[in-house]
Amino acid sequence: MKVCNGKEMRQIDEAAIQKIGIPGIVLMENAVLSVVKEIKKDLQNISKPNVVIFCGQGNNGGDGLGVARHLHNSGMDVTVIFIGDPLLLKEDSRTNFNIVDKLQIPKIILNNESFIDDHIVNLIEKSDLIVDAIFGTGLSKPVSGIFNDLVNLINFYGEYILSIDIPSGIDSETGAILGNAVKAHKTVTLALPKSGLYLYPGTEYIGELVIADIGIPKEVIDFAQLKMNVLREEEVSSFIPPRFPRSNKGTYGRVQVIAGSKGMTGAAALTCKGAFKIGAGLVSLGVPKSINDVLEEKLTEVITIPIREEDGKLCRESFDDIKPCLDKATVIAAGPGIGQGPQIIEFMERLIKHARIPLVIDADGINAIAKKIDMLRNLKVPVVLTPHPGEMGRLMNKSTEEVLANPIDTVREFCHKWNVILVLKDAKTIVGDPDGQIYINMTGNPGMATAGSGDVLTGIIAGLIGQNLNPYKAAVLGTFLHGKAGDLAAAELGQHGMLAGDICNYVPKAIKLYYQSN
Ligand SMILES: NC(=O)C1=CN([C@@H]2O[C@H](COP(=O)(O)OP(=O)(O)OC[C@H]3O[C@@H](n4cnc5c(N)ncnc54)[C@H](O)[C@@H]3O)[C@@H](O)[C@H]2O)[C@@H](O)CC1
Ligand SMILES: [K+]
Repeated sequence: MKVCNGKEMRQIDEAAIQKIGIPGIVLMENAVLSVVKEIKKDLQNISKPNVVIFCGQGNNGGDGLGVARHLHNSGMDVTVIFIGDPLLLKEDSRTNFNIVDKLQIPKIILNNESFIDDHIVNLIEKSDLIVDAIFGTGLSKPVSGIFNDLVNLINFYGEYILSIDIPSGIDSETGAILGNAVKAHKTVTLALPKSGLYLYPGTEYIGELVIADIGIPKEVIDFAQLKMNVLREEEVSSFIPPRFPRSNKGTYGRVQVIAGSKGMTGAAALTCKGAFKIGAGLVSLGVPKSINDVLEEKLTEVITIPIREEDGKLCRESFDDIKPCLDKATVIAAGPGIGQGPQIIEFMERLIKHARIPLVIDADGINAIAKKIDMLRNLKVPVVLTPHPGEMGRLMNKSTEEVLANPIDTVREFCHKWNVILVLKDAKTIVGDPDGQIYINMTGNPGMATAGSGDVLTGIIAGLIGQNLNPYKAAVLGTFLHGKAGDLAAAELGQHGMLAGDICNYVPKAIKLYYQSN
């Protein structure tokens, strides 16, 4: 499903109005009717509901004014609190304001100098519903002054709060809270969901999300070539690589894992299991030779390849030992638990330079790249990197806070500059490709914040590439299914005690949920 930011939404609205000729007031009325439908559904058991509608002076306020008319017509007790200067209303919003005026729907007009008296507080306290139509996608600076005071009152006294388009105060693109924001129980977003509705911290303010069709033609949306997406449940099956009746283990790829070091055998084991549990045909593991026996014990189905090492870790020469295996493999998953140091950097540099098949790189593999970023120059194969925000920061010389302030732009910048696919792992993982395509992942839960969880993801993505999925799709689907496996594990075990191994064990069920064989 396509997702947009405020600027893209404005361009789409403009195109529908200017190029197709749908009047703005028609779009606004469609938006109004969608909101009214939700409200009537939510208030159906209350005989004469009290509704207070807060309207700003932009078109979001215009939506609120239209809603006031319909709710008034249906017999509800409506009060409009308008904040701003009615003379500054744009045409469509002014039309709705004038109608409210002529119908004599009770209204209070406030501006930044106004005093919020007890009457207003009482109205909010007594209300069955508060409609938040203060700011939408046009929010352009931090919420302050009387707006800040009203948001505090709404959040404190509001029994049930419905936001139109986006809770006022949330940046529609990044999900940042600009000063203060309404904490809604329900958000009816118009036409297309805005990325800020899915990203932290904004996503915690939206309550239930309803996406309302406001009559913008599909052609107009397609023409915009939006690049942000969310993978919806019903879209997942089309991503899943098929199983063929006439096939053998070679059909589903050979994943070459390079992982582990002394004391870090678990990372190697989880990566291999992740690859197998998502459906890889063969998994082989290159490990420092001193830990080979341990991994042979841990992993029944995996072929282990002991390779040269230095103090229990990979070294420059390790690459010569693993090189013949790379020729037989379909995809490489490298990095989990390999440790750090100059020899690891040399190993990773040789691996990236000589690889002729896609690479999925995580953890210490990423740390090595961060120390010598030039190894990403002139890539000859698709590379998927799966950093968490700290590792992302190291790759870009940014702080973790800077990465998290605008994760989508961060991912886009890095993917474009280095021609890689990125999976920025966080509570809302972002997957991006060099073309600027973005997926915001919707699965997963805090139980997945546990050691080894990322190793499983590396194995899953590599396992999907092994099954012939293109690396970007593999990163998107792998991230989704990893989160789904985590959700299944949490449903059974609870979030506190679930381990990476549990996530791994639910991967087969996660993929089974969506696979439709022909
Ligand atoms: N055709 C369209 O463009 C449609 C737009 N729609 C609505 O229009 C909204 C966007 O309308 P606008 O672009 O007018 O923007 P908004 O309604 O979000 O608000 C912009 C107004 O608020 C002021 N403002 C911004 N931040 C402020 C702050 N922190 N403190 C005080 N004032 C601030 C601006 O100066 C401007 O007057 C959407 O979110 C949606 O609700 C819908 O009616 C559907 C159709
Ligand atoms: K709003």
